Amino acid sequence: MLDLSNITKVFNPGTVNEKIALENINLHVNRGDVICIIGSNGSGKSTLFNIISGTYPVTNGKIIFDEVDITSSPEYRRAMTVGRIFQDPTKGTAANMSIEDNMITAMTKGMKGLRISLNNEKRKMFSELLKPIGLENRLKDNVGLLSGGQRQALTLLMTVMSKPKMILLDEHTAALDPRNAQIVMDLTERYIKEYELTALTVTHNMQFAIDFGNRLIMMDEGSIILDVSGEQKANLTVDELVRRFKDLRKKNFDDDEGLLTD
Ligand SMILES: Nc1ncnc2c1ncn2[C@@H]1O[C@H](COP(=O)(O)OP(=O)(O)OP(=O)(O)O)[C@@H](O)[C@H]1O
Repeated sequence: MLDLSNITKVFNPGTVNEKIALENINLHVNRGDVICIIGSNGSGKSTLFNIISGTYPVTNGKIIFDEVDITSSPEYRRAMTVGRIFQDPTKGTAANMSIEDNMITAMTKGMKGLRISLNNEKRKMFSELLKPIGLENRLKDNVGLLSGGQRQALTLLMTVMSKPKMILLDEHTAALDPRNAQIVMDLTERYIKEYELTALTVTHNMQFAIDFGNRLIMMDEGSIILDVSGEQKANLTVDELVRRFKDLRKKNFDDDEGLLTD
């Protein structure tokens, strides 16, 4: 589904602030893969997402999505097939618009821009979709009135309504309290199954990375240093992951500095 070949991203090239954020990344994502990405701060996880979603151009390399070369395709076009959810629950929804207006916008995006109007039939459908979030009776409320957890759950729902083929989850539960984080995570799992999504999720929680999805990728200093799936992943433990991180990472540190854990 997605092929990244020899991807390098250099910020501020040729200056004293030059930073190689991604170095020769090769990654093949299969349709239906649910991948957890872990790695220390600054290892390139968000940059990888920014490259896939087209927020930043690559310095070198090629991006193929469903056999189409999208290396130069702009972010707005990629947003038709790649949905992204950020840590900040206020991103992804419009605070001063009602829930139903936000939802019709997401639906329009899913119908590839075809104009559709809000009517009672749509409201009924939205109500049904909002039931798992407990917002079925609040269609006319402005999104700004919602709690962080409710808003992130709505963002998730709107993202899947826009019918992406792939979703990028950038620590999307990290800003929520544990209860809401769990609710949003359960919803995430449900939608991934229901809408047969391919998903990449960045997390700092190693146990979660072991338990969630079918594949785990570890990054360090702009490189992928571990890529495990199936039984290999299922048999991992947090201790084993820390050990492998220490063995595989480019620089040696005296302690693990809480680099992977929350
Ligand atoms: N727009 C930018 N301009 C310059 N440097 C950048 C930019 N974005 C990221 N970087 C640098 O690239 C490197 C990788 O950053 P990135 O945000 O991808 O790391 P990360 O793994 O997502 O980190 P974290 O876990 O802290 O969010 C870092 O050294 C960062 O400072």
